[in-house]
Amino acid sequence: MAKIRVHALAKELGISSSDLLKVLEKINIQAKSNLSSLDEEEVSKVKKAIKSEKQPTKSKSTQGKKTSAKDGQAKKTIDQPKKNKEKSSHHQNTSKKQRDLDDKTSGDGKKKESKKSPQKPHQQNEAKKNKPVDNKKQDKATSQAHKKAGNNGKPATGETNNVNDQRRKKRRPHKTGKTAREKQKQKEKELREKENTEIKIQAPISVKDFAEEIKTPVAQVITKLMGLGLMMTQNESLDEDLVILLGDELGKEITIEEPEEAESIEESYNLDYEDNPNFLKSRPPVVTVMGHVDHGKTSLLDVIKKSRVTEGEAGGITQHIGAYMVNVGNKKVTFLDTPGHEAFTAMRLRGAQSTDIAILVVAADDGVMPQTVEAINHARAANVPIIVAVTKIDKDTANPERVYQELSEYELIPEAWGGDTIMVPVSSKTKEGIQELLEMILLVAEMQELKANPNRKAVGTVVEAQLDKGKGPMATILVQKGTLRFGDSIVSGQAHGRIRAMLDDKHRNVKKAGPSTPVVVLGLNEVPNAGDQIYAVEDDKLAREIAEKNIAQNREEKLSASNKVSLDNLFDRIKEGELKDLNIIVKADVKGSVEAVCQSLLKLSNEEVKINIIHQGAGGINEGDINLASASNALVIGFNVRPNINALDLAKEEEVDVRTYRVIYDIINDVKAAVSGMLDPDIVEEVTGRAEVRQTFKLPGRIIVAGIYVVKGKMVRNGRVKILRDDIVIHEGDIASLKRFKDDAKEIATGFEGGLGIENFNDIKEGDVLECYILKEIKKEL
Ligand SMILES: Nc1nc2c(ncn2[C@@H]2O[C@H](COP(=O)(O)OP(=O)(O)OP(=O)(O)O)[C@@H](O)[C@H]2O)c(=O)[nH]1
Repeated sequence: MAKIRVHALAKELGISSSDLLKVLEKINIQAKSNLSSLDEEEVSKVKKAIKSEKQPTKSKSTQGKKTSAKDGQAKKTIDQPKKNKEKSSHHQNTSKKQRDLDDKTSGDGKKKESKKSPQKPHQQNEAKKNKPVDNKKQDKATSQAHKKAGNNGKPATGETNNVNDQRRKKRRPHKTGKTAREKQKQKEKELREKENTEIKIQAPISVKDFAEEIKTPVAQVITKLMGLGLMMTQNESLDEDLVILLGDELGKEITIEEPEEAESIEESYNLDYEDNPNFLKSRPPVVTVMGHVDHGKTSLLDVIKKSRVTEGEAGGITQHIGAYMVNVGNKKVTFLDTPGHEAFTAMRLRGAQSTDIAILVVAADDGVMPQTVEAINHARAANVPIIVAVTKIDKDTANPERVYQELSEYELIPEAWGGDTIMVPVSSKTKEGIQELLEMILLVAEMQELKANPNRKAVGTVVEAQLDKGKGPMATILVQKGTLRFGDSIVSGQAHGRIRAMLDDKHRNVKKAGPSTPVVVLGLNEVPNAGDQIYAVEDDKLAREIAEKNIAQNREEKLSASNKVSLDNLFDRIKEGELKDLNIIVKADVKGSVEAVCQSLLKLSNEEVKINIIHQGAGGINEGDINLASASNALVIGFNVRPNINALDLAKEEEVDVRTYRVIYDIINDVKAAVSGMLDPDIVEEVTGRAEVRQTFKLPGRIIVAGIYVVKGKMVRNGRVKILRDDIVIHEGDIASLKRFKDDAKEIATGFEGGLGIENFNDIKEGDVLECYILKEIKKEL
């Protein structure tokens, strides 16, 4: 169970937060406020304490006891149908999904299942709505069930009990019955009142909207916030905790409403669904090699790749497609070729998600380094088992023991040391340990019992994608479920098409590819995004329809993120007007690099400079890119690509800055520098001096000028002043005029007198102190 806040638990227990806090104090659980969190153990202690507090009162009255027993029974009768309802609604969801697909693929008997428990849609909604069942709803349901039991001629078994309860109730002495009824009525009344006062709010919410929701003047809310030490305007936003806190302060019962999650396009088309376990078959493991720069990932992958060639397989030459399969004995292992650069972190994370086993490469002569730790975290976040390959053991400086020692700090302990992490010392140079590593992979895979249903429409991940001059968009796909076949209609994000050629990792034509197999497909109308899912669907029409929906959704998201102005976001947009935007167009050789460059660049955005990638794509820099850059005052960054001649000419003409790189670090460094140049420098006030106001003069136009005497430092014409009255700053403003006698002065030094006027301020008084200062800029480092 996750932690629960005091106020939420109080609500659950039907007591006030302050009462709960008292209970907590009594049982020595520290909780500062109703926003404090309690863990599972603490919650059960609280419940126990409350229960034991209630117990004696109940036992005093046998009548009370009876009522509660009855209530318990009534609850049971309600719980039963509810459970059934929920179960069948869930069942229906699954069966609907499966029915749709299984109708199209091999029959698996799901139709029968769905017929077994026909449910009306509203019942399904009902079950959804009632989850999780809270006391209030349960009470409501109880009274509904009572009604039902009374009117219905054929009640269900549970309901029969309910009827009996009612009969028993009727037989009881009149007085007791009345009290119980009255109690019930009172309860219902309280419930109704509670429902009326309870306000549902989705956080974050602006102060103004919050005030509207709770029907309280916004000024009152702002005052309350001030009371809490928070100076907020009506357009500023309140987070969940503040909403609850304000609710408590203002005596409003507020529940935080979770925003409803819209169904994704994948969900609405049922593109991916759980397979019936009976149809699952073993599949090869998918392995990713991770680790620090230069620790030997590429060499290890190469030596493994070559090992299969020397095994005498047909095809021979290994082409880079981003993934490949290796035979280990009579079994197969799929390797994802992950780039080792830090900037590819995003891709690696995705890689780990389509991965079953992570090989953590640690060089025996270098030990655990920052990216080693990062890789460990990624593998753990993706819940992927780690096998450590201690590389470069052929080197004189190799010290595997040190690596084991360092890894144990990250809870990776070798089996030899009593841990459970498989660690294999290897050398890509001498090939020592490589075979053992492959066998270990199979061993771990075996324990994982990796399975997939090969007899369904394929679902896979785009591992790499690029535009080939002659062949058009090419995508390397790792099939995860089902079998991808030549001629299949496919869709991935905005790209769709029909497979007109399918190649394996040795660039041989293949007709089909089952789970865990990497293949290159041709036939998509555009280059899909690396890391996106790809689906085989019924026909071209459906593939196009889904892609169009994705395009529309993307457009909508972009619009709502950038252009749409409403009263709600007006303030934000005005504020954004103060932001400096750095618009960038990113072009790179392959989609994976495009994504990596974009991710790194976006990370450079900060409060003052916003980086907008206004366009990105795989391929050379063309005239279209330059035109777009010119129109939107953008910089063009090319990674491993160059502009064509026309684009180069146009860029010169339009004065568009086009920069091309071969190393990602250089891009980041250059942009970082550009960004720091654009940063608003830190502004500090430098006090130049102080003066006393000895006299005031009225000038024509009701302007008041102060006759001053400089007591310290100097007053400077281009400075600003703080007007201090009894050491309190009553105003701050620019100096409008500074004079020595009748002449304008640049500055007036200590011990001299002069006249000083302040911009838009005439309330200057004798005895005021003027502190003069200038604003100084300090360049900020990123
Ligand atoms: N002696 C020895 N050198 C190795 C071994 N493995 C890799 N190297 C060398 O270490 C250097 C880096 O190896 P790579 O395979 O490029 O390392 P990487 O982790 O892929 O590097 P990045 O792609 O830059 O992250 C190269 O000079 C390799 O020749 C090994 O087992 N023994």
